[in-house]
Amino acid sequence: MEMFPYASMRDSFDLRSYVVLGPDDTKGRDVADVVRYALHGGASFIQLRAKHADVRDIVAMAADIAAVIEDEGKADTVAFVIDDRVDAALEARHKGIKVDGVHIGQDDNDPQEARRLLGRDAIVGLSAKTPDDMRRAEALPQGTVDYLGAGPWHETSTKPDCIVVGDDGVKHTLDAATLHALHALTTLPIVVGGGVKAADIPDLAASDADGWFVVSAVTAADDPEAATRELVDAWQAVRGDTMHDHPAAALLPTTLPAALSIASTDSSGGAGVPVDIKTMMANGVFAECVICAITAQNTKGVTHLEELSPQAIVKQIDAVYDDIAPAAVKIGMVPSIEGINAVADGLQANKATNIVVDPVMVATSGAKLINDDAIATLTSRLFPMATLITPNLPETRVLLETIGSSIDPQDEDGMEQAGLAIAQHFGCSVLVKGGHGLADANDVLVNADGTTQWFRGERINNPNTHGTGCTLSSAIAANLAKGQTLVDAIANAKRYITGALRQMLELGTGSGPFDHAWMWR
Ligand SMILES: Nc1ncnc2c1ncn2[C@@H]1O[C@H](COP(=O)(O)OP(=O)(O)O)[C@@H](O)[C@H]1O
Ligand SMILES: Cc1ncc(COP(=O)(O)O)c(N)n1
Ligand SMILES: [Mg+2]
Repeated sequence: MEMFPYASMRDSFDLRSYVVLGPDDTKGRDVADVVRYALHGGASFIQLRAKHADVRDIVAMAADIAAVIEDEGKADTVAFVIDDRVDAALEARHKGIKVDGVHIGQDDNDPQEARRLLGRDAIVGLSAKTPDDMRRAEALPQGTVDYLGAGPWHETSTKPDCIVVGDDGVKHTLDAATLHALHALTTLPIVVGGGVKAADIPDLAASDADGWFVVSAVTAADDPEAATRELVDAWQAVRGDTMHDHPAAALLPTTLPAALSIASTDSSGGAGVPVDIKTMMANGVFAECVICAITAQNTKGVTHLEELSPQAIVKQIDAVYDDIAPAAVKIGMVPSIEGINAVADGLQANKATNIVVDPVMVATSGAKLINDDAIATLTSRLFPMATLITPNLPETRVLLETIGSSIDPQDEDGMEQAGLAIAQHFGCSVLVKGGHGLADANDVLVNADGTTQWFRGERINNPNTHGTGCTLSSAIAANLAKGQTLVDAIANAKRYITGALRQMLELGTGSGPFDHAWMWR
């Protein structure tokens, strides 16, 4: 996914002199040529409206129009949107064509979907002609829509469907009194058009409109430049030089749930804290981290390990909870008794909830990641506070050994029995992961009350699985932070990791990492 290389115009668009046009309107003249004349005349906003063109032609026309706006030195002041076709706007933006957004009608795309597809930087304008339309627009999440288009001021042949239907069901055109009532229902700027001619501008400029839009008044004129200038001048004569003063929807504050990774670093970025952060970000939360140890590591192995002091761990946890308190926590590699005690103390003191413990013991590369004597502390201090623990098959065997169980988790029945023994012993839910099995990648959730649920995964023939456990547990924590149930959190985490493994990323000479940003490519 390339970054759209232009500044957003959401907080700077100028609705006053809004020209709508497409190949059906320009009497055979080139659309981009007519745009140039309109710009010379003072148009402040351009919309390409090509109801009968396919995406390829719309994108080609958009490229020509954007080039004209740029050529006229107006790329920073004149916004350019495409009517209706979010797909064409997206394709154009991906190709680096400066299309600033879309204008959608009541029967076109869902405005929230358009916003989601186009992102926070694009302009989304919406036609809203009736009181009900206004109320629906106002009920959308803040920041979904940037402006409203209302009309028609007169009946018009270029937009024959554009007749206001009032709440009484009666069709009529828009007048200043009706517009005043509509205006009272919204905080968004309103551009008004439909059959607007130069003679209408004094009335429009005296109304609650924040600007006019026209199609044929400019596109059908013999001299589009002069026609535009006449409209611009008539508006300016009443309104002067002031633009609409509505607050910019683009600059509304947003928020995100936070999730915390308490683990150790992997210098190669494929496991531990770095990959937890990538995973949490990809799963839609704000990632925070508490570092317990630093490893010098790559896909071949671990060459150095240095722990942080218990005090440094507690101080990091306190700092996190003192400010951006996470809604869920993932605990990964904590190598020593002192470190584990510090994590438990810090989380207890801060009343942490939604804790996912990945009982990391041995890396995919074979390196030992926890001291033998620390396993008892891990199970006695961290498991009881966990919502979920996520042992892989070797870790499940170690845990069974510590509780004196002889269950063998070699098949599905054994995995269920193992999960139950561990869940009942430690009083937490257990996800026994099947990544180390050979035939499939099925994991089973066993709760302390004995309920079980399988999460069946397609086994991908990918040798690069460095960091799978870290990824799965972080994705589960992220999903819990978003408010998902444990079952949904696991199911969605499984989808995420399966998609990431399926990309077949090839890095490093050992068992390498996989693609954590797969759904953005
Ligand atoms: N080759 C694979 N194809 C699909 N899913 C896999 C594969 N290997 C592991 N997984 C999944 O990745 C997650 C982590 O499991 P696992 O590899 O067993 O843990 P760990 O990394 O702790 O050893 C599980 O959901 C598991 O089913
Ligand atoms: C710092 C750190 N934490 C965890 C793991 C386990 O990851 P995996 O077993 O998936 O290789 C690791 N290798 N390094
Ligand atoms: Mg693991």
